[in-house]
Amino acid sequence: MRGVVTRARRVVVKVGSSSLTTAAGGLDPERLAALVGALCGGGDREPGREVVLVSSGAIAAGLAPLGLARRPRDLATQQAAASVGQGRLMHAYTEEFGRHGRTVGQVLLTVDDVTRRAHYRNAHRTLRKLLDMRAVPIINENDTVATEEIRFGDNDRLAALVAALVQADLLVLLSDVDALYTGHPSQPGSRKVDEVTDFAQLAEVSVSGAGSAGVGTGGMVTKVEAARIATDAGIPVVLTAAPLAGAALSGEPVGTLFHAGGVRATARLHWLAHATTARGRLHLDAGAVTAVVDRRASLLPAGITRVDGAFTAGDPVDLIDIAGRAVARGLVNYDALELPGLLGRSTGELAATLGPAYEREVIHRDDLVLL
Ligand SMILES: Nc1ncnc2c1ncn2[C@@H]1O[C@H](COP(=O)(O)OP(=O)(O)O)[C@@H](O)[C@H]1O
Ligand SMILES: N[C@@H](CCC(=O)OP(=O)(O)O)C(=O)O
Repeated sequence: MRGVVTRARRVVVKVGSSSLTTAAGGLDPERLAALVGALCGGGDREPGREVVLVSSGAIAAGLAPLGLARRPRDLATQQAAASVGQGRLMHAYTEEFGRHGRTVGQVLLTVDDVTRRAHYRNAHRTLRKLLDMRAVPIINENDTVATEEIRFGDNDRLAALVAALVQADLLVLLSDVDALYTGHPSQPGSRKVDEVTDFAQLAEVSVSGAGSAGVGTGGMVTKVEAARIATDAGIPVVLTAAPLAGAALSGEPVGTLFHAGGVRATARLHWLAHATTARGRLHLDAGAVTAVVDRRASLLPAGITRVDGAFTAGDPVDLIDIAGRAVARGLVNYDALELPGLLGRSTGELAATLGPAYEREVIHRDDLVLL
């Protein structure tokens, strides 16, 4: 038995589209029922264990009702399918969890929701409240509003970040393959990887994109990436096939176990470092780099020498040192157009000439993460 699993009080379980759909397309009610049974039986049996489900499958579930034969390539049709399918997916979960006396709550997230401080706080509070009320939060990406730019596209990384957000003790990634293999499972000679203690171990593992079912998105690449994000945040990960969910949640040695590494930044900053794309670059002088990196101070206008990019207040931007390296990422408090007029000037001087509204940091230290 795996102690890290049996001891886990709060578990995030992610299930991929390929584990919820039939070969002909559309939701597979039997597989969905089996999963819910495992979550309510094996997964939720231990008193007090909380389960958060991150479920893909909205796009796949929307294909048949819209008369689509396969997963569309363009974003707009994917979004239309997700819009139709998400309702069906939640309906199926509501019914199935209901059979086990459990109530579910839908939570649709975008990257922005967890990087912007107010949204992050709200998402965190809602999830906390649902768990306190013994409801099962069912999370998916908010596909219908996510643009190409800010889209996760796969739910593996979303699940890792949600695990960090809710401070889970364990992340379980369920797919259509029973474990990570040293090469594609169809490749002769591929061996099962039982445990990963160090990602350097994966140097000779060959991972590739989505499976043959054609409904998944990221394949093993995004699962390994998700495992890295979660283990970096101190959360162990079990990767296995959906039919083994019950066994995995009871601590049986199935699938691949990724051991947790160190505890890093807080969940929101973790998300900022791993989930966002910088919309601009602020070039710093040497003093500002020392202040931000060594003293963990807020970034003030005086230390900025150049601004690149078309960002608005609240966007993530990278901080660049004099050698051109990105040393930190943070949420900027000003629009790109405002900043050039402030560079090199002290906050006191700015407040005196422009008014007290300008006596604010360019990036607050609570919104900064070192890269
Ligand atoms: N090294 C590997 N080990 C295991 N599976 C792999 C590997 N490389 C690629 N894969 C493929 O990744 C697929 C799972 O990814 P994906 O189809 O995106 O699933 P999901 O919808 O569950 O997220 C497997 O079915 C398998 O074909
Ligand atoms: N949000 C999308 C998830 C995309 C997807 O296919 O993810 P996955 O099956 O986890 O690789 C959906 O619900 O269809």
